[in-house]
Amino acid sequence: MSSATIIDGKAVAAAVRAQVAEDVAAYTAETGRTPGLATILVGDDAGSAVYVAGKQKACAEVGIKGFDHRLPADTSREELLALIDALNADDAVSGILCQLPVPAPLDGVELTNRIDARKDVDGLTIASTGRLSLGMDGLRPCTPKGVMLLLEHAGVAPQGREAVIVGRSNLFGKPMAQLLLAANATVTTCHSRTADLQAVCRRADILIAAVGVPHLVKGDWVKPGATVIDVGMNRLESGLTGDVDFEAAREVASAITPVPGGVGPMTIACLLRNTLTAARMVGA
Ligand SMILES: Nc1nc(=O)c2c([nH]1)NC[C@@H]1CN(c3ccc(C(=O)N[C@@H](CCC(=O)O)C(=O)O)cc3)C=[N+]21
Repeated sequence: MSSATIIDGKAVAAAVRAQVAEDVAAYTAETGRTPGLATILVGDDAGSAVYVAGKQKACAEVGIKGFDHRLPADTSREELLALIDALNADDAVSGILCQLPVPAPLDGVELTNRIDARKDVDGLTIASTGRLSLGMDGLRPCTPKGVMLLLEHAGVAPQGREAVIVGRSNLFGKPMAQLLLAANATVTTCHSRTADLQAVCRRADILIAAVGVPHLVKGDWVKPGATVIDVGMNRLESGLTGDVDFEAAREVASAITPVPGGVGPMTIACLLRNTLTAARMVGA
């Protein structure tokens, strides 16, 4: 039985982080400034707290100053908008990230859009989204960008390939489709109302799952020889698991990402890269 190459996101991310650390040191030596990343976490969701802690730790390791803002779940909209305004005006802050989702009745889209576009290290503001859609340069969302880097590392060129994305979120599915389209793939975005999801997935040369349903993608949903990218982060009692039935899919695919150790670490590496890019744009 054949078995796919496992794409080692942890190793690729470590290489990206090492390069960012070098570039941050050069930037600091040249300008006398230290890039800074402000994270905003509202509420006490355990999963979100783990992600934000991971982002702050990664900043420290590459010489980026972290500003860790944690607020109670009942923080008002006005208070959060005022915090974002203050961070927008703060010269020590190069990048700002509002961890999503935010608790109801807060509006994550509204809060994200208060972030100065030059400091939008998540690439999720209307301006960044529009720039991506129009083919202009700009800050790109970290997880889709991380997937593009993994494909490149695995030697998978999207041009002319059938790419299928399962999931249409603003955070991932939509920007992923835009990046693959810009790289000349033929892109299909699937979702909960897609008729015959399995048949569409089986067309994919590049199959990307990002819906948050554990093991949704079965082995027989995978076209033989396809590249399978698992963006799922499902916390089960048995541990962290993706949206792909990994053991079955690896027998059919030619390359596949694991969870954990696949896309997740790339998200953080790209966030660090974006923070340095933002620092150059805002001069902070
Ligand atoms: N404004 C915003 N920006 C985000 O980038 C954002 C967000 N909101 N909300 C939630 C998602 C999720 N996300 C992850 C980042 C790293 C890992 C990661 O490092 N995962 C490790 C495992 C970590 C663990 O053990 O829990 C891995 O896959 O190997 C996972 C998920 C960023 N997100």
